[in-house]
Amino acid sequence: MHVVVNAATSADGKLSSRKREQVAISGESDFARMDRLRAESDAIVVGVGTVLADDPHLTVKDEALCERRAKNGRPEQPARIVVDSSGRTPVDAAILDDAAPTYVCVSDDAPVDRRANLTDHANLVSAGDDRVDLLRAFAGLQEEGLERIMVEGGGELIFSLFECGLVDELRMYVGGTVIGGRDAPTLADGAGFVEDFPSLALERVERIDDGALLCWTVDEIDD
Ligand SMILES: NC(=O)C1=CN([C@@H]2O[C@H](COP(=O)(O)OP(=O)(O)OC[C@H]3O[C@@H](n4cnc5c(N)ncnc54)[C@H](O)[C@@H]3O)[C@@H](O)[C@H]2O)C=CC1
Ligand SMILES: Nc1nc(O)c(N)c(N[C@@H]2O[C@H](COP(=O)(O)O)[C@@H](O)[C@H]2O)n1
Repeated sequence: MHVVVNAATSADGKLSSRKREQVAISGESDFARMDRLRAESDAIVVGVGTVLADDPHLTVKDEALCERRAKNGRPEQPARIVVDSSGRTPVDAAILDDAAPTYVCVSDDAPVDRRANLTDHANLVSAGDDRVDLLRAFAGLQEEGLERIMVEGGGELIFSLFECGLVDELRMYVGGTVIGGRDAPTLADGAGFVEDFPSLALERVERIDDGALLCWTVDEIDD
């Protein structure tokens, strides 16, 4: 499995404003790059915080890219995955429509009625007691044939993925805007690291729209 985190931040490192509503940080060219990355992926992952804030569709928008996938014997759309410990994904969420298969990763504590409702719209993957165990959940997804994984956010999920060593690459678009706010989400939130900070190797920098794309690989952690 190969996991790429792709996200857009303001120049001050925010994913969104303190209102946690979707903010278009990327311009047209970066959204097109993001669409191409989606098209190269087997699955697109977000946390339930992003589903509740943005109601994303997580589909490839460019029909030519979908057709190319089909020509190469792949499904027209990548699968969609929500990391959602207690099954809070609304059943009318855009991510649960029939445009592509969706997996909802829940914990064993997710209430039975929410699981039952979600089962009508998605494949459920259960891993972890009261919080999704990402190592187990991703192993389960790999068994489903999902190898090339693109994670879009948000900050809580991205931090956890770094924490358990699941990230292979970080592609971070830094847009020409300042959002500010101590409560606004950043690229990696969660509890934060105080030691053993993940170390990144810068592979490429590209000017796009009014910002810069930074492509990093994640160094192996020495045991
Ligand atoms: N600019 C960008 O590229 C993007 C921005 N966003 C923004 O990010 C914000 C949402 O981010 P967050 O609130 O951080 O939510 P999130 O999308 O990271 O979801 C976090 C939630 O996932 C669930 N979860 C289950 N197991 C977990 C685990 N092991 N580790 C971490 N979370 C786990 C928990 O309920 C947790 O509250 C929104 O404002 C959205 O607009 C989201 C994606 C991309
Ligand atoms: N790459 C990127 N740049 C931005 O400026 C963004 N706001 C986001 N947000 C992500 O895109 C999702 C929306 O996807 P759909 O258009 O609904 O398919 C959103 O949920 C974030 O994950 N990304």
